[in-house]
Amino acid sequence: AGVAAQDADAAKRRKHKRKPKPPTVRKVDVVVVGGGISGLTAARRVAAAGKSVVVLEARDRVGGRTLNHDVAPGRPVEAGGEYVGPTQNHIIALCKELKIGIYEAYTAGDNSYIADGRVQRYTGDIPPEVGSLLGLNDLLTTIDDIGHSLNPNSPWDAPRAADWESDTVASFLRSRGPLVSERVHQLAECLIEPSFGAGNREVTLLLFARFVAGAGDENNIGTVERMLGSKGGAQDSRILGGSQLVSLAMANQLGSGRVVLNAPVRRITQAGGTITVLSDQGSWQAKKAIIAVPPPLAAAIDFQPGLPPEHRILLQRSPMGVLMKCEAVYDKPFWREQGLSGMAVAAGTDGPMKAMFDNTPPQGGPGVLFGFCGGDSWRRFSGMRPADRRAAVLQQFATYVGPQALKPKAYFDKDWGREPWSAGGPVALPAPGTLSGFGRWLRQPHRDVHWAGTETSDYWAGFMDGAVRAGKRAAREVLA
Ligand SMILES: Cc1cc2nc3c(=O)[nH]c(=O)nc-3n(C[C@H](O)[C@H](O)[C@H](O)COP(=O)(O)OP(=O)(O)OC[C@H]3O[C@@H](n4cnc5c(N)ncnc54)[C@H](O)[C@@H]3O)c2cc1C
Repeated sequence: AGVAAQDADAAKRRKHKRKPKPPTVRKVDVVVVGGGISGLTAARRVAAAGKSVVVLEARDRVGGRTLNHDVAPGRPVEAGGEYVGPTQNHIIALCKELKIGIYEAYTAGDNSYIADGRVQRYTGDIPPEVGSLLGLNDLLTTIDDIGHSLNPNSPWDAPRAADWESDTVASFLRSRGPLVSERVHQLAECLIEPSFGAGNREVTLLLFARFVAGAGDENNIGTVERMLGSKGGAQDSRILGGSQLVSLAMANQLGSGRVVLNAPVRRITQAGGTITVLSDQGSWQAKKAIIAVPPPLAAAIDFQPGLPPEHRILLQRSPMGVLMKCEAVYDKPFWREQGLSGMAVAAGTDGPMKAMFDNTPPQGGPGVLFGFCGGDSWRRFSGMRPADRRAAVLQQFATYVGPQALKPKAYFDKDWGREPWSAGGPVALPAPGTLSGFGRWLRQPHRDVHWAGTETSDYWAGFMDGAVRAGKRAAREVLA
């Protein structure tokens, strides 16, 4: 009998132990998926309208494709998105609202152009490659012309959209025949790799022209110069305290109860006017949801009912570029004393980087150089032993600022191609036929699920400004 009593006790204890917690389904008006600039902008707008909102963020931090890291105590620089410029009115206004300053990026002094082992100094945005300027100019004016003919809100509706999307930068250059030397291909790569995280053969003319059409605002037509330029262009200025501060400040205003970290969203079910969002931190029920994540990560969410096939195909055929930011820290920006801006372009190089910049914090030190390693360069250098990659990066810095570059105080690289919750960077690259065929689904709500994220913006898609614009639009949609 004693044994039986013990068994009964043990069974009771087990039952007590196993008793599942009652499922805590929390209820809000709006769930936002993704705590980058776009999702947090949307959540802030929804909260300001008096609605309850929660942001579910997969990582243990907010900011997504923006990330600060300190190069000295209290001196952060950016390992992801960084620059802002004229006509990016929405990110600039947001910074103002959050009392975050903006300052001009350092451009004083000469830029460097590196080709065939020779370094030449130059000023302005165009490297001194006289023999290739005609060919490069032909590409850029063609893209400008196409961009001007597009409606930034619906580039897929242009009558020739499908044609422009069956051509890539590489096939366009090849089609121009003898006008275009190998050097023109290489110079184009210097623009394309850092901007898209991809090679000339991966970027369609329509995508490039969509970016150009969006490099403006409702009052200023987009131009290739503004999209690619430093002074007066997209790389004109930087954000005081580093760009991640924008997301950190928004999350701080929302408060920890409204921003849940380590909460990757796995499934979104819609039934009877209620949305149930399942994350690794439990479930939420809402009337509306806003998805503010990169397209390949949106495609990985299990939507019940499923997305319309057109929308699913659009997301599945929009993989991210691959881009790494490689950065060396020195006591001071010693290249400035040599009259160098720190900006350099390397054509046809074996090195990891095609474009390099001064990333020194606004206090003037420590000195920081960084370079972009994207596309084909990324494929060569990303999987390499870190010590070998570091040596290759420093060697390349040394070619234009001198051997002092070989001995940094610190070295970092941030590989966005290996970030599971970005799936690459800086932006998604719709494959040929995708934007023209399925682009009109980009912002199409799936019942009560709405779409944000920089890729869904009309102006400055792919940039922080586009992320803010898209967040505001999605908030307007759910509040309407
Ligand atoms: C190296 C690099 C350089 C760049 N340079 C510039 C620049 O100079 N200027 C500029 O304007 N832009 C730049 N960009 C682009 C800019 O950073 C992005 O356009 C912008 O930050 C995108 O914001 P977002 O909110 O749309 O998306 P993201 O920042 O990608 O935010 C999406 C969020 O969703 C989260 N998430 C993903 N899946 C899930 C899920 N299933 N559940 C929950 N959460 C999820 C992610 O963790 C992430 O936090 C750069 C980007 C990179 C990578």
